[in-house]
Amino acid sequence: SGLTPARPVHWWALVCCTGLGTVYGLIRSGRTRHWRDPAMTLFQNLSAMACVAAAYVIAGQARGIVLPILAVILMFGVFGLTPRQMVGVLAGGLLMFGAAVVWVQVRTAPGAQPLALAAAYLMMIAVVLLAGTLLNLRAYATRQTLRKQKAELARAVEQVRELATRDELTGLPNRRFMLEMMHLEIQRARRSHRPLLVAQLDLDHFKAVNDTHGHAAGDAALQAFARTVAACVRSADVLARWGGEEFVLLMGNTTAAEGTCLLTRLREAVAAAPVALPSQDTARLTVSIGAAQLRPGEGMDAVLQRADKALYAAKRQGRDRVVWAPGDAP
Ligand SMILES: Nc1nc2c(ncn2[C@@H]2O[C@H](COP(=O)(O)OP(=O)(O)OP(=O)(O)O)[C@@H](O)[C@H]2O)c(=O)[nH]1
Repeated sequence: SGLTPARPVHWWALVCCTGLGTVYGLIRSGRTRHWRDPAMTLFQNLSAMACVAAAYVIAGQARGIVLPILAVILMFGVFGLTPRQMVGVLAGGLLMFGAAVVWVQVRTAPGAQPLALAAAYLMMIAVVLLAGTLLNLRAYATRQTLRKQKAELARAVEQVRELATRDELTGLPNRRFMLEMMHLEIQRARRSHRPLLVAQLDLDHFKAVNDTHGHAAGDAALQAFARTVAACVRSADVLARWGGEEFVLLMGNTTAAEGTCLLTRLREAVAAAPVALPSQDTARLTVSIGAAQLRPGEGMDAVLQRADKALYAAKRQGRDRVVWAPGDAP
């Protein structure tokens, strides 16, 4: 529009567009994905500010219009830069614009731009840069708080998940977790046509441990029992506390013959290991076990019920033994 010579403006526009295009291409192509700041925020801020300072120099009488663009550039930095980087941008901006203002003042004909106007431009630039830095400090503090809250929330969710699926006393999976696992394992066993065994384990005369040694000793005995059994089973088996002194063991891809070996070993290990109680006393534990093998087309409740009936048969027959559900024994 004749406010300033066209040639420098065309060069300026070419340099700016090439720079912008290059940065855009780098980011969109994913090349910057593994950089510390994939958006190249600091570089973009400083180079854009250099372009605006250059615009101030070449814009002639229209140099006043560059100031709002400076504010827009700073907006990007406010939300993306660390306070240290922002202070760098502030210092860089003051230097670049200071040099641009002095340059224009020295190069223009005396009286073409009053000194007061140049000082007013410089002051406005300093105000915009300072306001941007203050905003950045505030946004950074908010970002830090949000990051902290997010980490706390993730920890709380993990804790809730742990509480919902673990038995607090023994550290074993709880009944809810076991029901989910059984559901999945039954589906897997059906698909793969592999045997699946379910065993119910119940400590014998556990009430007597509580009555003789106290509830705390009973708790310690339950923990010791859980450790002994967990040490006997394979890593693929799932042992859960079903409730009270009752536990459930799920053995995938296991035949009844293999199950008998494992359960007998487990029963013997419990009977052989005296439990050290907090009172320095020891208690001897035995366990009764009812076992069942999943039948074709059988559901979770049905196989659990058959294992439970076998457990009661084991209790009736004198405890400290493994009893299979009718027709399942190897
Ligand atoms: N210390 C402790 N005791 C528990 C816990 N849960 C259940 N019990 C106790 O376990 C005992 C279970 O008693 P019963 O159901 O009569 O069974 P039992 O004495 O083991 O007898 P049988 O199962 O017939 O051999 C009760 O005394 C409960 O109080 C627990 O978390 N801690």
